[in-house]
Amino acid sequence: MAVLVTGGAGYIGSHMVLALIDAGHDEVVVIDDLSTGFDWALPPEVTLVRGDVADQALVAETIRTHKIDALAHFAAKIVVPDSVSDPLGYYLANTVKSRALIEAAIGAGVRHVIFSSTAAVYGEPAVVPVPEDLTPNPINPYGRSKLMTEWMLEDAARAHGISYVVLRYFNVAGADPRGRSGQSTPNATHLIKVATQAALGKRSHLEVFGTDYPTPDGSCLRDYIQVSDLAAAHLVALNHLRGGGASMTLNCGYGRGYSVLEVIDVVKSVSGVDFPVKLSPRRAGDPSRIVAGADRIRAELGWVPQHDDLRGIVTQALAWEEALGRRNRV
Ligand SMILES: NC(=O)c1ccc[n+]([C@@H]2O[C@H](COP(=O)([O-])OP(=O)(O)OC[C@H]3O[C@@H](n4cnc5c(N)ncnc54)[C@H](O)[C@@H]3O)[C@@H](O)[C@H]2O)c1
Ligand SMILES: O=c1ccn([C@@H]2O[C@H](COP(=O)(O)OP(=O)(O)O[C@H]3O[C@H](CO)[C@@H](O)[C@H](O)[C@H]3O)[C@@H](O)[C@H]2O)c(=O)[nH]1
Repeated sequence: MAVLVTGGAGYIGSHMVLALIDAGHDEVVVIDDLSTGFDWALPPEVTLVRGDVADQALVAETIRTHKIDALAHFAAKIVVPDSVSDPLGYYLANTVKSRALIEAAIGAGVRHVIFSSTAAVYGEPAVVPVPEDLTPNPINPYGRSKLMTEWMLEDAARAHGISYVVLRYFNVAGADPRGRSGQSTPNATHLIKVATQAALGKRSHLEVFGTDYPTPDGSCLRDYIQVSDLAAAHLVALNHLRGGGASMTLNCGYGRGYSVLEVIDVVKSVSGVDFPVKLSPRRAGDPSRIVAGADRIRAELGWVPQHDDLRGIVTQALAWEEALGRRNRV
């Protein structure tokens, strides 16, 4: 039995690949078009199929050749403000291409799917921390593009007798504690990545997008989950499905929110650098606060996070950013 990881050369997917290898899974296959991923992020024992997840012939051949029973689908476009300016590009990448992938995967014999969904499906939730059974109400095209894929997967699973776990990630941050991977996209827009780049002088300053939100300090609240903890959640989800477990949808977060200004303080404190911060207007598509109701995944899958500590997450992110600079990569 082998696992196919789409988007495995990207930030979170590469940590999933490492988690699989560390756990002794001997056949891991990645399909990635390297649009935002890096082949060097993959360990040498992993097979990389360079291509598009919507290439149904390629997907089917890969699944049959490697006798794949489980699919972990990470490949996507992921930047909320970009989805506001290019909605059709996001519906193509995240919805239309996922439809093609799911069809080809089921046709070629895949039995289990783990799907990378997002807290963005909740939009601006009335309840915080947000439970999984709150009716989704995304406020940006990114969240909508992902929610439609959740629905397609649910319907297709019911019709074709396969099982799935949808994981709704909150804000993913940090890096592999052993320094093997991290967030490597040079022009990434994620807060902790941008802040570490500002601390290391790779950016002149950091902008805070909005200080007039209805939150304690006026900046947005997010629940930051460490990337290896998230990868570990996928491993327990995979074991659950292979063991005959039921399909389910689970939040992945720690259940605690930090404001943008709090995160900046932590990055300044950990790095020892008082980098310039500019207060700017709100960014398109941002909900004011989003924090995970985090109990269900622990109860259902027995997931126990190991890195629930913002200072530790920032320390890892800084170390990875420094290492990227030393390697002259990005
Ligand atoms: N980063 C976060 O905070 C976050 C939060 C919630 C959900 N997610 C979800 O997690 C998943 C992974 O995100 P990430 O942060 O690792 O992003 P990423 O951009 O680092 O990784 C995406 C990977 O998918 C590949 N890819 C994209 N389109 C492809 C296609 N059509 N065919 C083949 N490969 C393709 C890219 O080359 C890249 O390697 C995404 O589905 C995203 O929506 C991320
Ligand atoms: O330079 C920056 C970057 C971000 N922010 C703010 O920081 C918060 C977090 O932003 P960001 O790190 O870009 O993440 P989100 O927009 O919350 O989205 C992330 O988290 C979502 C889940 O909550 C995922 O679905 C997305 O893929 C992922 O990009 C937001 O309030 C931003 O406005 C700034 O103020 N300045």
